[in-house]
Amino acid sequence: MATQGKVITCKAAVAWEPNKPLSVEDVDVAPPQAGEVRIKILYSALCHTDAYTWSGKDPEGLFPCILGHEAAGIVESVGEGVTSVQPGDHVIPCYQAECGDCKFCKSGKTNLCGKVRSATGVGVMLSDRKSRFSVNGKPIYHFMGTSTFSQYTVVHDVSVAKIDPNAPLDKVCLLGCGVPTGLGAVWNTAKVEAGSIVAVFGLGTVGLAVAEGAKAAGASRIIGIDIDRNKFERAKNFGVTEFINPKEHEKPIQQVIADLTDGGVDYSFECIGNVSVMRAALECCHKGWGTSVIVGVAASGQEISTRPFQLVTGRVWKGTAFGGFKSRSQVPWLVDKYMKKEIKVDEYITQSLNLPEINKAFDLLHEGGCLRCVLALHV
Ligand SMILES: NC(=O)c1ccc[n+]([C@@H]2O[C@H](COP(=O)([O-])OP(=O)(O)OC[C@H]3O[C@@H](n4cnc5c(N)ncnc54)[C@H](O)[C@@H]3O)[C@@H](O)[C@H]2O)c1
Ligand SMILES: N[C@@H](CCC(=O)N[C@@H](CSCO)C(=O)NCC(=O)O)C(=O)O
Ligand SMILES: [Zn+2]
Ligand SMILES: [Zn+2]
Repeated sequence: MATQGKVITCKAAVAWEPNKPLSVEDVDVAPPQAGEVRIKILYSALCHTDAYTWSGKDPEGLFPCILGHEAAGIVESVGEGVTSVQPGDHVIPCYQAECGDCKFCKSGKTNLCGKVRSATGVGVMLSDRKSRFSVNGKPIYHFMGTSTFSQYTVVHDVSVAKIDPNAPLDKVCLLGCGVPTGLGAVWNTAKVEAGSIVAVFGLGTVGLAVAEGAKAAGASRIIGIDIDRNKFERAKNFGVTEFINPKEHEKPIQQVIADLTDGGVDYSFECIGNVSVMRAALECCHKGWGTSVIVGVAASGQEISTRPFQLVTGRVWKGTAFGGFKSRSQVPWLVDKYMKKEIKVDEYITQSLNLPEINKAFDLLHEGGCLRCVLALHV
């Protein structure tokens, strides 16, 4: 490789300050060190968590940084000791690592991995606690261990899933975050059984993937709740059977849902990041067994509350990160499922733009019609 061992200067979208338009400019990307992988990112979608961190409300948000965590690319070079991938491999960077060796990975109880989290939470690489990105010598922080709004990025080897080289990267980039999160919330975290009644709060990409997962699990009713009525028509294609707009009801939404379901749903999913809705999602669950899963990311300083009596009487409150999927082992499996047409991906892509249009892409994200906008990094 002509570039191996050398600094690569390429285009990346730098977030210099919260909420200030991203600046697409030349960034120097250092070669991967031991245990690291440099990836040529071909496509990256935008997720609401990128917008959340950019807004300045994420306590882990450090600036300047390069955002982006839902992407696909090709390995350009690897650092010393890396054996899991090699140059030319098609990969999806994973913000949730999987080392297989830490206390978390060995527990068999969680998909969270502790190996590199202390570094990825503060925008650096583990080995030397430094960034591999710089502009005119000034370090730029990494984000979520992925930083995919760059033509080249450096990630830890435990954060790279090798995938089928035949998979279209402009589509399977979505399997880096939103779609697996929704599917996995249903299959891994809640373990929804056939015949269950399910409520999904928020019909964006994550909520629609929850609906898709619930349909596949054989749910008998899938109730979609959104304040935007226009979301319903599209949601039917993902499995939503009934729609409720809280704005059209006087009563608290949890009461409306309990009345419609003979006392409450078996499973509910909050896919918005709103702590009041999280409470409603718990309280619309059936006494004795109803389980509510928090998927949405709420801003720093926000807290959830409910009467403890809700839990005393058998409701269960849970949360999920990346849908409970173990990233390196299961992302390739999700890609294979997509290739066999067993899960949707294309249907979540509503727009495609190029890297220089990234600010427009963020604007689109806040418009009702947009699910995922995929950016082409090299044009
Ligand atoms: N836990 C994880 O691992 C994980 C992974 C990906 C995304 N997320 C988070 O999941 C959330 C959803 O992501 P998304 O990309 O689907 O977002 P999105 O903005 O596309 O979807 C949110 C939906 O909620 C609706 N909504 C807003 N306020 C509402 C309210 N009060 N009541 C009912 N509906 C309301 C909106 O109309 C929209 O349709 C975000 O907070 C994101 O950060 C979490
Ligand atoms: N830094 C944020 C954390 C936000 C958060 O909860 N992130 C989710 C993924 S969102 C993807 O779109 C997650 O996986 N969390 C587990 C982890 O970060 O290890 C904050 O502090 O608010
Ligand atoms: Zn995301
Ligand atoms: Zn681990």
